[in-house]
Amino acid sequence: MAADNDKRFDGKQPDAQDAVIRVRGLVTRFGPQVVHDGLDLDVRRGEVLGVVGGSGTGKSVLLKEILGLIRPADGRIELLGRDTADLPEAERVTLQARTGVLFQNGALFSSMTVAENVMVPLKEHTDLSAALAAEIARVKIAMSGLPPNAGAKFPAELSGGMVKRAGLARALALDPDILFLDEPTAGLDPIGAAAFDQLIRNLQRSLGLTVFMVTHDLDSLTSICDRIAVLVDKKIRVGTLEQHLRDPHPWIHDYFHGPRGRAARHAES
Ligand SMILES: Nc1ncnc2c1ncn2[C@@H]1O[C@H](COP(=O)(O)OP(=O)(O)OP(=O)(O)O)[C@@H](O)[C@H]1O
Repeated sequence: MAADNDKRFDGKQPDAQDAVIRVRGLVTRFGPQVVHDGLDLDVRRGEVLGVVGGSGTGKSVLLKEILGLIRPADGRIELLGRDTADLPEAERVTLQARTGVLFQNGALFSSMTVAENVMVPLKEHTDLSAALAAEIARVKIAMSGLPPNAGAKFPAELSGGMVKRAGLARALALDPDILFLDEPTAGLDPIGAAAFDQLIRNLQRSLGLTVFMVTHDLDSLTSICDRIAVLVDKKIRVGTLEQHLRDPHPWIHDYFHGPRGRAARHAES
């Protein structure tokens, strides 16, 4: 990772607790509907941040705004020290290459094999030979816990869990700094979900990734997240599980103290 890319606008080098994502005063509107209103968020380098909130509170939209796929009405978003608004195209592409995204349904190209899917970002962002790209794809597929023969399969031939792992392999293709996950365990059975959580945790530790994970899965929150960001009242409250358990806000209290929250904590302990 080039140190220069990590310089913030004030020229200071970040420390271990430095934010790789910094959101300030974010306002999101769709017509008359206000989704976010003055939202602030720091995501620290090397943490797994779980993002939760009721349906329609704007979790997926926030993820897309950080990735530059949706433009907010107001506010500032810094990704790896760069203000994402009005970035020159070359810098936008460089920044994009430092992030990996696993969308909810895997978002694989159905007409390509798993290996070809994993090679897409390599072809877009590098000049690697076809042989080297294929070798990197093979490594990423193995890292994601898929058997070697999965590379030659088409998405339609895979189980739901395998599709997620193939999407993960593609998200890791370019050795990103930050991994974005949108509902990674949705649709998986509890055992498959727990295995996927552990895979994320292991990869995060071994690769030094920062993980931004939108989830409804209380087990994921209790087992692998360092901190949890809760979207309530059009803003975000970030804290550890213990801190949220003490928060009297009605939605946060019901969410973490409800039967499913208690069951997830019980399973973890
Ligand atoms: N492109 C769009 N145009 C208009 N409204 C949108 C658009 N994208 C999202 N919205 C609205 O913004 C709100 C937040 O959507 P978002 O998908 O981020 O919710 P979410 O918190 O991820 O919900 P869920 O947990 O149900 O997936 C919703 O009310 C949604 O209808």
